[in-house]
Amino acid sequence: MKLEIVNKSPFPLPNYLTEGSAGIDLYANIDESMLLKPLERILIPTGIHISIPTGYEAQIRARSGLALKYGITLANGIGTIDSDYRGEIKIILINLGQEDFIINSGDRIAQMVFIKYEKVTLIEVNKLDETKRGSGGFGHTGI
Ligand SMILES: O=c1ccn([C@H]2C[C@H](O)[C@@H](COP(=O)(O)OP(=O)(O)OP(=O)(O)O)O2)c(=O)[nH]1
Ligand SMILES: [Mg+2]
Repeated sequence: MKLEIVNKSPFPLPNYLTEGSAGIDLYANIDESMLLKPLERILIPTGIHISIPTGYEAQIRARSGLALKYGITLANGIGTIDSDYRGEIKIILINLGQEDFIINSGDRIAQMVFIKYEKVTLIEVNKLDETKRGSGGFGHTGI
């Protein structure tokens, strides 16, 4: 799928780093290095704007290496980039580790995956169809 991108950062266009990579890594585009203390969160600009085709979204996801080594993840779990959003893509990082973490401009801080999704038309009813599970959930089949 082709996708238009405006890159206002000094870094190359983000790209898939291996043949089978699902995500493209996003670079922090900041004037000076930033310090993220334990449990602090911060909004990091990337300098990129994209135009996603209708019916698709982009998901911003954590990088597992940063999560495992430093506890750096996303405060919003998975970021949702709407197809009609033309603003700058920004990353909401949180430091769940025990050490200060320094973000330098050009660091690969998260990854972006493109996903096809369905839109639904909600039809309000008084009663839903019956299933074996019913209202059971949250571990009702055992852990
Ligand atoms: O990690 C993220 C999440 C969102 N966005 C941008 C793109 C997205 O299309 C827009 C709105 O995101 P979302 O719907 O998650 O936020 P909201 O709090 O519901 O804001 P809004 O009322 O603008 O929809 O913000 C980012 O740049 N990074
Ligand atoms: Mg929203």
